[in-house]
Amino acid sequence: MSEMSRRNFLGMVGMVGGAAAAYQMMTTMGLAASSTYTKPDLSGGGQGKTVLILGAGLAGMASAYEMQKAGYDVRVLEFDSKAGGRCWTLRGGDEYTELGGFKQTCDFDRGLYINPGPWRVPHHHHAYMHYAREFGVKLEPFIMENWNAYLHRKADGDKPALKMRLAEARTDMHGHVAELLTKATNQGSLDQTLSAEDKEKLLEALHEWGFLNRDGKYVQSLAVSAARGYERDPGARLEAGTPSKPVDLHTLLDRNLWSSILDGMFYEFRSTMFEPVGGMDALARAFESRVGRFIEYRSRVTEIKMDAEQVTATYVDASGATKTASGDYCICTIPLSILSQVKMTGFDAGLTEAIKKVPYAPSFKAGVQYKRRFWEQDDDIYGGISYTDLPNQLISYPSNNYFSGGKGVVLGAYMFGTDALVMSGMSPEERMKKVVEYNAQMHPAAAEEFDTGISVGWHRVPGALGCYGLYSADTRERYYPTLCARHDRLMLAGEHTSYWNGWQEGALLAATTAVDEMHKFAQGQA
Ligand SMILES: Cc1cc2nc3c(=O)[nH]c(=O)nc-3n(C[C@H](O)[C@H](O)[C@H](O)COP(=O)(O)OP(=O)(O)OC[C@H]3O[C@@H](n4cnc5c(N)ncnc54)[C@H](O)[C@@H]3O)c2cc1C
Repeated sequence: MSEMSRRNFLGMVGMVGGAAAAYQMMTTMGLAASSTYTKPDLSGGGQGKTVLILGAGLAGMASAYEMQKAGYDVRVLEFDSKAGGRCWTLRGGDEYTELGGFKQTCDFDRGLYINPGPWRVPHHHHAYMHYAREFGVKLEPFIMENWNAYLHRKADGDKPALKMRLAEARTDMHGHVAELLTKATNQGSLDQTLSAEDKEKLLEALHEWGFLNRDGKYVQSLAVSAARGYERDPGARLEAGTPSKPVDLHTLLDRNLWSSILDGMFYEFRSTMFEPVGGMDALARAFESRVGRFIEYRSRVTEIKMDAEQVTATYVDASGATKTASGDYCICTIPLSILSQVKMTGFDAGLTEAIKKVPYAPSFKAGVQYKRRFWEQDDDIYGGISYTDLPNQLISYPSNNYFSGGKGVVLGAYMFGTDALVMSGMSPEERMKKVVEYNAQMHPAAAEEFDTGISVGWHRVPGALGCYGLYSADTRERYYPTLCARHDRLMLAGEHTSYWNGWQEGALLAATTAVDEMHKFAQGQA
């Protein structure tokens, strides 16, 4: 088909079937970007065959959902008393006991919640979007970038604490870099690199991009304030606004201020991002309502054994009794952090070695209920994320219920690495005291408005023992292919067998591709 006739053809499809049909046709023809998600093809069915699924997180439930639809006889063993795994929401009345015995009760007001695990979904996560659409899970925008949120740096030696709006740091960084590049271009430093015409165009672009004055300088002015914000906003009559004072380049570099304006530029955080209305566990609940009847809760797998005929899992059930369950095939979605402690019998030594080689990232999250939404009322921040170099790293504000008079819950800390480990080592009360103390350094009102909170240190979550599989280039090369391969009657699936580690999309893609492959194997055996 020539380029012209392809376009005409798509135009016709669009007119007849609407945008969705045109998009479908474009992806079929390879003209539009699409995720690697494709619906699993289980044609031929799985009647008369049994599948044992280990773990009822998103990967386990998506596997169960697809395979039972195709006629397989499905059985799911799940350690926890709930399904969803890391896809989890805490609401008022929920209880959570972590490894080590600390028990917390969530005391949030009705309607308020925190997502201790996943909390945002990129629009290009097509497997997630597919299931959300299929199950009618309502999504709302998650405000990832709010240029009016804060950028905070703690006092450091003789350097005072610093707090500015993200828009101020972004505009100042643009301005200073544009001024320097303009100078270098005018001094002829780029003569070997750029044609005279491109030099002119670059100067023009820098002038606009960096809000420079006619002399190529980035200076305090009303024009600059139109981007970074004003000292005093414009008003009526003679009030033109008072220009704000840019932060100098030395401070931007010295205090690492530029680093906090990058997040939204990454593909994984690109607008528009979404979250399910009412809590992240909505997709887990939707899966559970479809496959819950196959799940045996509070069943902790301790051994997986494979022979020529089947795969058998030994597990300890809710009563403490040791039992076994078998399937012709097995999809194991237990995180590697836990699977490394499960006895594997009848498998290649390469697989058991690979399972032990992937560490899991430590991470800590705290949900804090404040008595009033002071970030909106005092600071004009509606959703989005403020960043700090304090250990709590950020505050994320709710993307919904703006202007509601009552209380509100923020994500008061989201920490990784050593900070997360140190924080998780404290008692829940001590942690919350620290988190509120950190929050108050950015929002002084936090100290007196604190109401209640709950925290989760992920390496202490019994069913996960970590946030997500942390691959290095070396482990990705040496062990990842083994983890992704089919081992006769068993396949591993979960975020750890995807390149979308730490995302629900990874779990769903891993499950749908594992199901596809296992089905092909089963068909070959029929
Ligand atoms: C702090 C944090 C932030 C995140 N942020 C995001 C985000 O913003 N967006 C996003 O899309 N994703 C995010 N993720 C990632 C997302 O939560 C995971 O990638 C996804 O939920 C993993 O699904 P899974 O099915 O692979 O594993 P899991 O959900 O861990 O499921 C595994 C299941 O196995 C069970 N199990 C464990 N041991 C046993 C045993 N011995 N026997 C039987 N069952 C067992 C567990 O109880 C669990 O139900 C985040 C995760 C964390 C922790």
